Amino acid sequence: MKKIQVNINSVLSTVSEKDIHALETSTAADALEKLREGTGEGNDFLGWLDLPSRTPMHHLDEIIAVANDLRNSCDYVVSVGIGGSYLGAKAVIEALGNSFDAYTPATPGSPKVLFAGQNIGEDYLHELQAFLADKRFGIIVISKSGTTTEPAIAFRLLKEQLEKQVGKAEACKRIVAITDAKRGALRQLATEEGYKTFVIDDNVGGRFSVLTPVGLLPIAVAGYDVKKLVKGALAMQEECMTSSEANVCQLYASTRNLLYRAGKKIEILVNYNPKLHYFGEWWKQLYGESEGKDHKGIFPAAVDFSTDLHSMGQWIQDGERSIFETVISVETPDNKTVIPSDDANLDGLNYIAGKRVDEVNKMAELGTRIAHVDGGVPNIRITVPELSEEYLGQLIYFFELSCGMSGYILGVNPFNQPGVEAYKRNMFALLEKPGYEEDTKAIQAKLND
Ligand SMILES: O=P(O)(O)OC[C@H]1O[C@](O)(CO)[C@@H](O)[C@@H]1O
Repeated sequence: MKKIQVNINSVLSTVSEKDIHALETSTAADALEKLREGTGEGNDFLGWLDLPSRTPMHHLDEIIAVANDLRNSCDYVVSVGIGGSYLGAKAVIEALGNSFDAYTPATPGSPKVLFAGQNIGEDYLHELQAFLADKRFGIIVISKSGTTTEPAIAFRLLKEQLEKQVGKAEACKRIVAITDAKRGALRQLATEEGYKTFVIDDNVGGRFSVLTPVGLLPIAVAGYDVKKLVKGALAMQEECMTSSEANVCQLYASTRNLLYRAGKKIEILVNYNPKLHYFGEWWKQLYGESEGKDHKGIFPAAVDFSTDLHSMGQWIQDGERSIFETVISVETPDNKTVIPSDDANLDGLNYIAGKRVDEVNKMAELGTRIAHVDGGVPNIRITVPELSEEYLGQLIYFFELSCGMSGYILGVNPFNQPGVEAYKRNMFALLEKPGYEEDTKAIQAKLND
């Protein structure tokens, strides 16, 4: 297996190689040490750090067996969850799947994975329920806390629907819950109803949970090889646990922090393969929740190129110079398509006839890099040999470890997310949830001002 590569040549007009290496060997090395030794802030949430090496094969076999049961009994499996209980599985399934999977019918033994509980859109839920009305479906309900409102609403609706469609006993066989070992409403419900369950360990935060059953079960249900995914992550864990200037996590974490100190406050994760759109969404949560606190932190944004070059390209080229890009470049696509020659050549494209579409894509990437760097946008490049389970596993672990290091370099606790509670408190107050009476009074007074 090759390894993903990190290239920082195109940031060196903004930050020097000397400064990057100085940070790598000082604060970044300390950050890695703190993670390894568990001596940093948030050290009760480091369960993800050695997850690839401590996940036993029999655990993966159990996940695969449960996935196979769902594959055999369902044509559609709805994965219910939000944030870290949604994005990892969605990112991997989208990256590995055929772009037109959604438009082909499910076949027996090969169900489609749908998602719910990641929004409170009434139309979304209504349309999902209407779609499932005549389908053989099952549910994976995922919530670490077991109390999150969005998935709880979706699950209540889907559970009722499934029980009506197939009866309570069969519904029970088609529902799997992934939650805390003891706490939360979902744990209690799963115990009372007798659902098959998997546990999310206390020391693995939601956004770091893709390599637990949270991500692995839906990914296995979609038909992908979770052993290879974990194997890829393990390769990255083994490579990056030791501090060195060649450590790609140390390099990435140091470079992005120096760019931030140089006034580059926004990092745009760029892909040139639309299958990576949701990988960008996963990455945004990982870095946004980990670093955006104490009134600091790089703002994580993501774009799909070349699509967004025709919408955001102008801003990136010419707007405020507060951004840098991190490009995920996939070396080899899965498929080969050659641009045909055309006698009339009315579209003027014969100059690229005979080339693969990917050659044009790569020139778009190179041309964009040169233009953006010339325009004052530094560019970190992460090269991935191909979109496969192993390389996605590497990429996931690479970004997780880099994130932990980067948070410590920034000087925040990368493993909490206190800011997310503010909207919840207001929503509960507005909905007059029992226990929020004082908040309800306060918010209503604010609204009447
Ligand atoms: O898995 P849970 O507990 O439902 O949480 C879902 C998401 O909500 C958050 O807690 C934020 O509210 C995220 O950190 C988490 O990934």
